[in-house]
Amino acid sequence: MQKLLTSVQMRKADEHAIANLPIASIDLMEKAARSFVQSFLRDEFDASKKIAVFCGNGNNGGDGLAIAHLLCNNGCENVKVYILNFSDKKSKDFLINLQRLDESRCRKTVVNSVAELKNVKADIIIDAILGSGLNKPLEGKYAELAGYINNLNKKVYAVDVPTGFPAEGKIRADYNGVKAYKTICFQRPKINFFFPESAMATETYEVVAIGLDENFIQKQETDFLLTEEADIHHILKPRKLFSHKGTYGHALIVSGNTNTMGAALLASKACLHTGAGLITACIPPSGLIALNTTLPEVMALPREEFTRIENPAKFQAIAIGPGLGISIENERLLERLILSNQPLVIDADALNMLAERPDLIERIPAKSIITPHMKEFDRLFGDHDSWWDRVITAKFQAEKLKIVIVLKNQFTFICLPDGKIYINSTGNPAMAQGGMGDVLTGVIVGFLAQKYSSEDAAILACYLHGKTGDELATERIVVNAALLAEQIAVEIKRLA
Ligand SMILES: NC(=O)C1=CN([C@@H]2O[C@H](COP(=O)(O)OP(=O)(O)OC[C@H]3O[C@@H](n4cnc5c(N)ncnc54)[C@H](OP(=O)(O)O)[C@@H]3O)[C@@H](O)[C@H]2O)[C@@H](O)CC1
Ligand SMILES: Nc1ncnc2c1ncn2[C@@H]1O[C@H](COP(=O)(O)OP(=O)(O)O)[C@@H](O)[C@H]1O
Repeated sequence: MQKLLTSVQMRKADEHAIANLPIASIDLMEKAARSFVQSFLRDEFDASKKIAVFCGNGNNGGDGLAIAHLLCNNGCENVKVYILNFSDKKSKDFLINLQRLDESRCRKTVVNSVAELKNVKADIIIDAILGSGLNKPLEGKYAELAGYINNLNKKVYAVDVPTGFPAEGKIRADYNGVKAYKTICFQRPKINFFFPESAMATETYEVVAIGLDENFIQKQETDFLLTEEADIHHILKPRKLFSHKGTYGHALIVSGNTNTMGAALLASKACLHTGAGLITACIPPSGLIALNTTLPEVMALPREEFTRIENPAKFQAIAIGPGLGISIENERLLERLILSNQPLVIDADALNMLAERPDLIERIPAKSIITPHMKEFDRLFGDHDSWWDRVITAKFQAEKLKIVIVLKNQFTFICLPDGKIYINSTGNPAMAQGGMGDVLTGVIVGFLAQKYSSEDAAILACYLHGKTGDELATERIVVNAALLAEQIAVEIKRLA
């Protein structure tokens, strides 16, 4: 798992590298510039394109100067550097690189105001104005410049972070910084790249290594962690010789209604392909034929029967919610399950019913997993006007209620009872179709039945769900939920 650091912590990692590795500050900047240029030239190999490099006065600007120098030396014929004389405070390495640039044949001009920028002719812009040193919102000349660059409507590559974009913390809805096509950032992605608002600042990003000490970075205290394939490989347990269906647990999925039986089928199918030993779908009688014809391995339990006689404790894992529908009976059933004090997976309509019952939210059994998307989350815990605030609330509630909160999105945030936030980086827009969340619930309950901890079940399920979607999306524009559910077993096999 990769630790994601704040700007202050990243600066410490820079300082640590300078103090402990045989590398001087200016050489670290040169290394960062080289890594940037390597990645940039992979995308933009036409040496005749006009490139305008905008440089501020701090280390981000210093990077920009070194980048311009390297581009000139690498055969780019039309590089022009705009040095923004907006601050008297120039960093030491900025000044060293300015001198190096002065001694080169790179074309440059010093700009004191945006009004002086009349004739910028560029196919590509490199934004090295402000980086992770941003410490207040953009205003005055900087805001004007960002607006000017955006209005040029050119392809913008940002160095480390787009000017005006906070690397962590709340992103303003009225973002007024540079809008980049791509950000090439150093050593680690910025925490805020995983928040949906970052789409206002950069269409995509790439992380390039600059030789910082990985051991040092991984030792830092942080709440934000990025799940990696190696973690999944480490957590997954292979199926054992002499094992039988009892070894892999019995999952119960309380789901489906007259018009939403599909949700029950999708969740059950996903659970089946995740490897639970036995699966029972607790469904309305109207869904019986559909279940028996499409998923013969899954047992059916009519809903009223469960309400009357079944003992929840006989199941190793229980999920409630997909396509359930909202009714007094279903609310009673939810209440009964919650009061049984067995950990649950709570999704969809079960979350919507919970939103109306704050008394029950407080009693969600410890180690349960709730899987809200943004709207379900806000119904449960109040409206939020930014994703940063939403994730901070999720972290708080996960700690308070001692549950796992899977806050779903392009990048899903998995908030654990110990306050850690695992960011899931798999998944893609081909998965944006109804039923995908039902599949995720099925996968989670499938892992819980197999006795994975709630934390591991949530981390595994989100990663594999997204990864399966990524594999399937290489060949199709959209990945439907039923196909993904079936393919989960293949991805688990690949990573176990
Ligand atoms: N060895 C290293 O450290 C390496 C660093 N690297 C590079 O350094 C970058 C960070 O550089 P940095 O810390 O110098 O800050 P940077 O972003 O250039 O800002 C400069 C100054 O601007 C100011 N300022 C802030 N907000 C403002 C605003 N809204 N409006 C106006 N002014 C504002 C603020 O000054 P202040 O306001 O405090 O006087 C700030 O100090 C990082 O992104 C990466 O590119 C790489 O080379 C790898 C090695
Ligand atoms: N653009 C996307 N990138 C990655 N994952 C996505 C994307 N769109 C949807 N998903 C995933 O699909 C699931 C959708 O869940 P949800 O909204 O509850 O769907 P439904 O209610 O239709 O089953 C989530 O796990 C989410 O992470």
